[in-house]
Amino acid sequence: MSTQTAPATSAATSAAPAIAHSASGAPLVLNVTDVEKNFGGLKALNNINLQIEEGKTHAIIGPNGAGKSTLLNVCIGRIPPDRGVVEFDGVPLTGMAPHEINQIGVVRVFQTPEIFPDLSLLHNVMIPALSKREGAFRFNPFRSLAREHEIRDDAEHVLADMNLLEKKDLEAGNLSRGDKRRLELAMGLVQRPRLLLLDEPTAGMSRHDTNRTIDLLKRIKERGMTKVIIEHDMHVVFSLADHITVLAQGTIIAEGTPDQVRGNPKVQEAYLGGAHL
Ligand SMILES: Nc1ncnc2c1ncn2[C@@H]1O[C@H](COP(=O)(O)OP(=O)(O)OP(=O)(O)O)[C@@H](O)[C@H]1O
Repeated sequence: MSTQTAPATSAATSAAPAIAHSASGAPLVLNVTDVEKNFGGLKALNNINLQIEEGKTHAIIGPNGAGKSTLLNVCIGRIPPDRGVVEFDGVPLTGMAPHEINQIGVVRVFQTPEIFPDLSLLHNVMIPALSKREGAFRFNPFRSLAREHEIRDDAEHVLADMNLLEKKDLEAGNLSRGDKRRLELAMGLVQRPRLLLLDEPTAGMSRHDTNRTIDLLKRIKERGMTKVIIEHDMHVVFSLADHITVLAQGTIIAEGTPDQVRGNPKVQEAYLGGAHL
């Protein structure tokens, strides 16, 4: 996917960040250019170029140790790249702290749910909603009751979306693994992210739970939210992805639509040792 930068059209827009566009003209929410990351002598990421188009679901796949998590961590500011640039909506993320990157609209949902086990589901979802509204990660004890009602309504709405509303008063620590993952997804969605990064959203789930989660993610997709998914389960990848990037040993070996990637012999070889996807 080649890119071009949109020209500024007036004095008013010239101050705004120049958002790059894909060859097809779609705005790029995330534009990763020439990223490299070494751990000692190991090249975990080498010459990575990645463009995530607005509204698309983009899957990053690859065998264990390919560099998928490292790439995601570079995108959310947890790992600084040794070289290259990551731009979000035209803004370089270099030097920004993870919470600042979160605050401008990049939300990551982790493989191991990061929830508050002693709090109810409702309070778990209200906390990130509050953090977002207050513009910082702290509670304001003097906020108005009206705002609290609004945030509670928002949280309940998202819990309903995740089929968790009837459990809203339960302690989160008592949930099944699948429900914990969906709770964490709700905690991400309530922040209304511009870009949602999902790290193996169905890992460890039963087939039934996986299919429920696929349906929920499809519903989010219909609303046009841009998503990046790291996933090992090909059923999930091919059910959700518009575009797939394949990493192996820190480099991109293939990318394209699911059909293009599925039929790519390099992918068959590197990803599954010659097995068919
Ligand atoms: N903090 C670190 N220090 C040293 N090496 C690391 C570090 N993080 C990752 N690595 C190495 O970098 C390579 C890429 O790891 P990464 O976790 O990004 O792969 P992955 O594709 O996410 O793998 P998996 O699918 O198993 O989670 C691996 O060889 C890993 O051992």
